[in-house]
Amino acid sequence: MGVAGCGKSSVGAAIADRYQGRLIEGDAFHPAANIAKMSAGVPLTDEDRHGWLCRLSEEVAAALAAGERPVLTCSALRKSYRDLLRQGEPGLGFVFLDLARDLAGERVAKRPGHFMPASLVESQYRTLEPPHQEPLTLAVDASLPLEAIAEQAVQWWRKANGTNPA
Ligand SMILES: Nc1ncnc2c1ncn2[C@@H]1O[C@H](COP(=O)(O)OP(=O)(O)OP(=O)(O)O)[C@@H](O)[C@H]1O
Ligand SMILES: O=C(O)[C@H](O)[C@@H](O)[C@H](O)[C@H](O)CO
Repeated sequence: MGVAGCGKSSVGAAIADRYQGRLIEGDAFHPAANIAKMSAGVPLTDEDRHGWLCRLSEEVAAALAAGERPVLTCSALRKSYRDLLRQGEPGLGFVFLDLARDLAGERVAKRPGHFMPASLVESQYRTLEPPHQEPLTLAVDASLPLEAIAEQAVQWWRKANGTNPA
């Protein structure tokens, strides 16, 4: 979880790779109206995100039911969004990719062919409620090298689950 440009897709893929997980790319489930809105530089509202979050919750549940290890990339910026996802799966853990605003802006501006304009980064930080004091949450410095972040996340998750490797 985290703002645009924090590395959700890159880190999610690296975690899924190390953890034999099934990557669920949250952005791929945004309805066309949400993509159109963001492309036009308009931030999403709670209402815009609601159906999308429900859909992601279903995807996680389906993966678990199929015996897979879901690794979801999802901005999950507000606590209420994370709580909605937790309702679907109480054992859900969150890796918060914590990145300074200027770096997120730089990454989004440099990323070719993506729908998210750099002008929306500011609104992502206005919406962001960092998940401090929430259960099963790891905050990571998202400016670290990709592999270091993935390694930290997988080690934390294995420990958090004790003997249960799932
Ligand atoms: N740890 C990192 N160090 C340096 N560059 C990174 C790191 N993580 C991601 N990047 C780069 O930053 C840019 C944004 O990364 P990415 O697309 O993974 O982030 P995201 O916006 O959170 O994901 P998405 O928007 O697809 O959900 C990409 O160009 C990526 O290569
Ligand atoms: O909740 C949101 O505002 C969105 O999910 C965004 O965070 C983007 O989809 C994503 O990060 C694109 O770069």
